[in-house]
Amino acid sequence: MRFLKGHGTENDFVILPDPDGVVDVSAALVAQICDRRAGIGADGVLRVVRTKQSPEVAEQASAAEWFMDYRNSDGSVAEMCGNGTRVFARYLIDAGLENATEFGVATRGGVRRVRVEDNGDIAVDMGKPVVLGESVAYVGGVEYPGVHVNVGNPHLACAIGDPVAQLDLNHQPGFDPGVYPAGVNIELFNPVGTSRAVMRVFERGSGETRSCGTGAVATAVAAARLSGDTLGTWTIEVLGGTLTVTLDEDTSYLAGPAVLVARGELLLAE
Ligand SMILES: N[C@@H](CCC[C@H](N)C(=O)O)C(=O)O
Repeated sequence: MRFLKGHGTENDFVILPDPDGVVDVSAALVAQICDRRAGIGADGVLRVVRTKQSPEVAEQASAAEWFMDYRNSDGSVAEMCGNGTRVFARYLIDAGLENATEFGVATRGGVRRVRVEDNGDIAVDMGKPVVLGESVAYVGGVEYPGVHVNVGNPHLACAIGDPVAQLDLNHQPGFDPGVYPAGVNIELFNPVGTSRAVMRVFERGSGETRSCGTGAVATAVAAARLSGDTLGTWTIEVLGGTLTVTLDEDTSYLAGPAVLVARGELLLAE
């Protein structure tokens, strides 16, 4: 099977082109591919399938020719991946599968419109984030209150007083399973002024990653609430680079670099 490797602010993905939807990507195979020693190594897998060949999203086929079948590195399925959508778009353009500067991508969370910006970055319309209340995360025995935000997938974005650089995110942070029965992506951030935040993230199904697009949107929402606002443009600094999040009245946008770094032949099999 052919594969490519790409990343968006170092949130890295193995891309598996499967236009006719014939490849059975089991959780075990995904975990093997994402293994950083025994596999290629990645935070997740993006299978590229024609939307009309994908029964679970076939109703999106009129708005998006290609379905991003996203899997976390442990093989679990997620509804949405912001950086994944941007890297997926980069692949479609590079492979000549999309020629316009704006097009739709089908995801389990619905169609997302992507746009190639003048500087080459890729922006994605992430939809309107939904604030569902508040909850708490526990890291290293410390309780951090945060905002429960749904960006297609579940997030808990916590502004913290301690520098995020000092956190030990080698272990799963605690959270309330009553609030998040299907697990949660946890962002810990330091607001810097009125339009910038420094963020780290522990992703559901992948552990600590160097960036998370949906997490950046959730962080912008939580940071904006703290500054007494709900709209505006936020710079979110992550371990792997810088993302820009714009919160509009009706939707939100995530922008940043998305690059392909390798292509090859996958020899792994179950
Ligand atoms: N890294 C992604 C989010 C991937 C999915 C997440 N781990 C989940 O299980 O919801 C992003 O860039 O948004």
